[in-house]
Amino acid sequence: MQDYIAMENVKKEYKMGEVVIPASNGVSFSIKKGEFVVIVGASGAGKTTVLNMLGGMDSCDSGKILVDGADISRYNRRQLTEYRRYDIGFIFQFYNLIPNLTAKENVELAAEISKNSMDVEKVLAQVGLEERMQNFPAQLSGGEQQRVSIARALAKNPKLLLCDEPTGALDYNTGKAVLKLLQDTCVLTGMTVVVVTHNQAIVPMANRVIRMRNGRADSITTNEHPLPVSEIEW
Ligand SMILES: Nc1ncnc2c1ncn2[C@@H]1O[C@H](COP(=O)(O)OP(=O)(O)OP(=O)(O)O)[C@@H](O)[C@H]1O
Repeated sequence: MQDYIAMENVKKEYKMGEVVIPASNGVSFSIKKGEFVVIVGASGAGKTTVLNMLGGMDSCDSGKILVDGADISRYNRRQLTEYRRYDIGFIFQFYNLIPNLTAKENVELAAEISKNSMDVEKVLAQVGLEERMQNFPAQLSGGEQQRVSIARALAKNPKLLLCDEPTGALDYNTGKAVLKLLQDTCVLTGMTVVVVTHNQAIVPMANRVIRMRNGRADSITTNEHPLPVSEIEW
């Protein structure tokens, strides 16, 4: 199968006054369509920087970022806006829901800006929230709020689901349930899912594991037989 995503020698520096931080120091890796990918590494290794560049939320200084045949590192602002809007679903550690909109309205907002959106109520049911659609975020548990944010991302029917520490704010069992939902989505819909985490334990659930160290993809391995998250303990 052809590569769906490829980063080729991608560099990105942040300048803080006199200090230069090489957040990406020549990152190269590739991902195939429909893979469940885990990007793992210590704090400061450059995981979020890679995810933000893949999602068109941050630019690189040099190198290529190929997604489905296009080099998004060459995109202008308008092209990047369209790319983020139509092609990317993003899931954050702290959900980033709009507090004065209900669960359903949060998801509708995303569906409205997409060209190819999915039925909002169906997606909310798919994540197990059919009974909670009319609740505001403050009336939902952390795990339920993360489910709303997953529904919001899925409703856009994106090419790529990017998740930055999606279980970082959740307890063990709720975190596992959210990971199961992400893995099931990948397996059942064929969507490419990339999860950034510092949790080494979830590595066996991935098709592909990218280990980041000092701003580089230090090792890239594939799992022939990824485990269901229910079989992983940590
Ligand atoms: N906007 C920014 N301005 C300045 N420095 C930044 C910025 N974003 C990231 N950095 C720096 O770049 C390096 C890589 O950060 P990044 O957030 O990508 O790491 P990470 O592996 O995701 O870490 P964590 O697991 O702690 O989130 C760090 O040294 C960080 O301080």
